[in-house]
Formats: sequence, structure tokens, C-alpha cells
Amino acid sequence: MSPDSTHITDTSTPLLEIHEASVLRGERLILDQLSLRLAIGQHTAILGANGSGKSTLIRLISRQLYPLARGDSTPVIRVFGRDRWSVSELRSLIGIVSPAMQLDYTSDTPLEVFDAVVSGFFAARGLGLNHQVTPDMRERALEALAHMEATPLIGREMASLSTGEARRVLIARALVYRPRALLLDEPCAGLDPASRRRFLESLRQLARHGTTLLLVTHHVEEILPEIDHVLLLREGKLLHEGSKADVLTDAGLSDAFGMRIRVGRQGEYYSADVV
Ligand SMILES: Nc1ncnc2c1ncn2[C@@H]1O[C@H](COP(=O)(O)OP(=O)(O)OP(=O)(O)O)[C@@H](O)[C@H]1O
Repeated sequence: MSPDSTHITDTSTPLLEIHEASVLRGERLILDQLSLRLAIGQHTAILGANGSGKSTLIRLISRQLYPLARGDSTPVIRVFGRDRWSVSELRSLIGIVSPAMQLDYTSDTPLEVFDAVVSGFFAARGLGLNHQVTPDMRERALEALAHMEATPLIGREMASLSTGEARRVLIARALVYRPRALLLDEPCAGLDPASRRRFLESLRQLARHGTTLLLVTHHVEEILPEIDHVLLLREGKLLHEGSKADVLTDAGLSDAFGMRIRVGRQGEYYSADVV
């Protein structure tokens, strides 16, 4: 699926800029002056141990959490150069799929697969009487489902799908906006090794066709060959940032996970073992 270039034409604008973001929950600083700058097309993995701040970073980007105000007027977060955007504008720039969302969409409240995808246009969970699905929306929803190899699931209830099937449908829902980037939180959680590999291959297709991928994970094994930029988080701080070869080292990962880790290679993918 080629990205819709009508809303952003200047590819020199960074996809995401975060400038010294700090987030306080209760008494604790759970993101501590975190700064990063990701370019359009810079497929990136954000890696860190449990509790390192990955979900907090996603909530910050999706505006479910706000950073501490800064003393000066510098914006803390810019998406495609903008520091103000509505939720629907954000969806057309960065599609976000998280485990929390999957839990919501696969709950027992009835929701058919095609409706789950096409209702993405209305930022709603399913279609209501006031939602007018146009032929273009229908076509885009079908195209997104086909892209995620989820067409055969049309007609099924979301609650009846396997973890991997439901995730493919939710990514299709995010794709109806033809976002420039996809931010996927733990995209392979709950998948068996074969499903994981098949799923990663469909993500590779997206990456090759112009969608910038931001993958948040604990697992080095999920870093696609197309991803060459890695951020390592530890205790709410950016510990290392750089190319895969520079960041995915025994020392770097041991530092991030607080245990001795040996990094290996399996074909185009990396692996990591505790030693
Ligand atoms: N509402 C909250 N109040 C207090 N502390 C919180 C709150 N939410 C998160 N935290 C703490 O912030 C830290 C970072 O949490 P976060 O969920 O961002 O980590 P994570 O890297 O996504 O972890 P995981 O890999 O386990 O999902 C953790 O220590 C967590 O306990």
C-alpha cells in the first residue's frame, strides 16, 4: 500500500521529534528527559526491559499522557513538524496498534471484522447508524485487509479470532488512513514461532512499500531486517541509540536488561540469549 502523500509532502521534516520529555506518575519520574528524532523512512526498534518506559513513551506520543511542562516555550513533541494535532490527524500520520487496543477490540461486545476495520474512518469501535461508509472507504478497508492477508476473516466476530488474526485486522484498521508510519507495541506478543515469522514478513512488505515502522518490543528476534535504527531504553532514559550493529551488542543489551546477554545472528535476524 503506498502512503497517501497529500497531507505531508516535505520528507525532510522529521517524523517524530521528542525534546527532553519527562513524565511524572505519582512521585516517580518514569520518563527522564528523553530526546529523540526519527526521520521518515527510518524504520526503528524501541527496545527495553519490563518497566523501562516503552508504553509510557507510546502513551506520550498518542497523547494519553502529557509531559511535564518545560520552562521555555520549546515544544516537547513534534509529529511531522507539528506540535498540535487532533487525534484523527495523528491517525493519518502515525497508526498505533497496542495490546490494550487488541483487548478492547476482542472483548465479548459483538464486532464483525470488516466493520472493525472500516469504522477506523470514524474513530469508532464498529459502525453506528450515523456512519456513512462511502465506496472509497469500503475499497480502502478491503485493500488494507488484503494487505494484511486478513480478507478471509471478513464475516467473523473479532472475539472469535486468534491473537495473530486479531492483530492483523487491527493493523488493517490502522492502515485505512494510509498513515506514513505505524507504531506497533509488542506486535508479536502471543504468536507462536511460525506465526511470528509470517507476521513479521507482512510487516516487511509494509516497510518496503513506504510505511515507516516503529516497533516497540522486548525481543531482539522481532527486529526486522529493514529496521536499522535501534533505541535502547532503561529506567525511563535513552541508554543507547544507533544502528543495529552498534547498539545490538553483548555489552549494550546486557546493560539494558541488567543481565549478561549474548547477541547472535540467525540469517537476517538477530537473536539474544541470557548467558
Ligand atoms: N500510573 C502509574 N503510576 C506509577 N507508576 C507507573 C504508572 N504507569 C507506569 N508506571 C511505572 O513506570 C515505569 C515504566 O512503565 P512502562 O509501562 O512504560 O514500561 P514498559 O517498558 O512498557 O514495560 P513492559 O515491557 O513491562 O510493558 C514502570 O516502573 C511502571 O511501574
